[in-house]
Amino acid sequence: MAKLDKQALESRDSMRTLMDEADCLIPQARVEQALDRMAEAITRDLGDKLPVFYCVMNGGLITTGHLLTRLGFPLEVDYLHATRYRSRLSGGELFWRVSPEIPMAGRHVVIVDDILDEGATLAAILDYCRQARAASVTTAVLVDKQHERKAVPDLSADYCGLAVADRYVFGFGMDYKGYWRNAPGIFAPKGL
Ligand SMILES: O=P(O)(O)OC[C@H]1O[C@H](OP(=O)(O)OP(=O)(O)O)[C@H](O)[C@@H]1O
Ligand SMILES: Nc1nc2[nH]cnc2c(=O)[nH]1
Repeated sequence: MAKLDKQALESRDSMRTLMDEADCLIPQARVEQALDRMAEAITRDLGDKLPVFYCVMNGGLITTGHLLTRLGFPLEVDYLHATRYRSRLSGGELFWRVSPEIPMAGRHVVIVDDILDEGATLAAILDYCRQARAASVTTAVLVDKQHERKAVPDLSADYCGLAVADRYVFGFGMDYKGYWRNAPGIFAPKGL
């Protein structure tokens, strides 16, 4: 097996240290409970509407997977990829990498993402869904970061699992510089 080069070794070691020292803000058990509550509410509201769920890649991947297995009704799944952080710690212009494939017109659309932070991503996706003439659009995010910097005042998701402190968080789909989307809970780097 090929050996890791010097840069890869440094990344591996610094990412291990980051995780070792990180603060666990929300352990996995609490994340799972939040997902249960979200699934219950979504089932109540959309269970007979044959909705289409759109995962916002990449961050929404883990939340979408965990949520979907809790939903016992017929639905379709698609994804879109819009990113404005691109492995950095602050957001820039929204870049659409992949548009959805299943047409939204006349459908009950559910957008699933990991985090609502400043909300520019969700606001742009909502505009897209409205222009695509969805019959209804609802939004589900695992965490809503608590601060006063929302792109649209009072922007919130229809289904939100947990509130999270105003720190850069990772885990459960959210990355730190591209790594640790696989961390089983919600974490923040020490001192950040
Ligand atoms: O509310 P906002 O401030 O707009 O930020 C939220 C968005 O940021 C993250 O995506 P990111 O741009 O990091 O892309 P990724 O999902 O591929 O990591 C996250 O998955 C949300 O989609
Ligand atoms: N990983 C990660 N992505 C984000 N996108 C917007 N805010 C955040 C955050 O706190 N963490």
